Amino acid sequence: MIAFDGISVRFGGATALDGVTEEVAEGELCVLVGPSGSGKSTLLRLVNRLVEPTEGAVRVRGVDVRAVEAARLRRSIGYVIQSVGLFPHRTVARNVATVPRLLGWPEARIEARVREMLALVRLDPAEFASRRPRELSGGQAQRVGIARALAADPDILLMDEPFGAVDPIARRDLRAELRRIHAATGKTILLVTHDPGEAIELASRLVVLRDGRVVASGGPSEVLGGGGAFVRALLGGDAALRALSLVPARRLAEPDPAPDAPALAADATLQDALSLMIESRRTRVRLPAAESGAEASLSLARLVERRP
Ligand SMILES: Nc1ncnc2c1ncn2[C@@H]1O[C@H](COP(=O)(O)OP(=O)(O)OP(=O)(O)O)[C@@H](O)[C@H]1O
Repeated sequence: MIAFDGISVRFGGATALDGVTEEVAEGELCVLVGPSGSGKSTLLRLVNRLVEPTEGAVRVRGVDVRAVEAARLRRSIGYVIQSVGLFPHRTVARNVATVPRLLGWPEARIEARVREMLALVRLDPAEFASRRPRELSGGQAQRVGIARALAADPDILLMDEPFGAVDPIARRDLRAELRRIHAATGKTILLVTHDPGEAIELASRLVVLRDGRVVASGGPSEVLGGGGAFVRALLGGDAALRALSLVPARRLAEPDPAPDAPALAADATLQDALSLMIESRRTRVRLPAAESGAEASLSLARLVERRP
């Protein structure tokens, strides 16, 4: 869906990217992570031609982006940034309708789409459609930003620190929301973040940048397991703990009912299981009955022995 082929970007004498070759397959949620100034935003902005490469080529849907008029390319790609960038004097509905209007959709179709998008990001259209951006919380404004980026149904979504400006609780909700939207829509998403936990939780593919070069890329478990000292330092010394958040608790559960043990949610991860064990001072947690009806549970010993 997106290919960076031998990309270098220089701004005057400064090298922002140096020989980057990467591909993002359709439906992937690819997270770019790296220290400040490592070139994450520059790499993202090449995709919608906000930055042009000094060397190399960027292909989107198999076509060199230089062959596509910039405005047309941008209308075909959703873009969400940290500061949200909503038009302050327009209502939420008009903000969400921006690209469909530019594309000349009929009014009735735009209205229906705005309602559909607000519902997708879990904002009640009756309550929010006529509000102005200043009447929204940071998390709500981010949701509107996502609804706007998805309104014209682009197959690619670029997100540059999309949750950077919201508090940790709203951030957690928005992450869960993004995972749900990604699963429901199958969009190809390229996302920049500083937050290692966010990167590991969201990514189907991780690309780690340092000084304009890719130092590791692949599935999160692969990168966490195989990365060198820099990757470990960047993603946190607690990589083993973070890796637990990638695995559903159900996967290690055994058919050993423990009716008195504290219960986990059906979609809980191994990290949730460990957290519940610590919180409840118990070494076994219960999982709700699977479809077969059999009760299951997970012990601390098994979690430690069988962890990925
Ligand atoms: N328009 C520009 N003009 C000059 N230098 C730039 C420009 N954009 C980026 N740079 C430089 O290129 C390098 C990479 O910047 P970039 O914004 O891609 O990094 P980043 O990894 O996204 O950083 P951060 O996490 O701090 O946002 C930096 O040294 C930055 O100063």
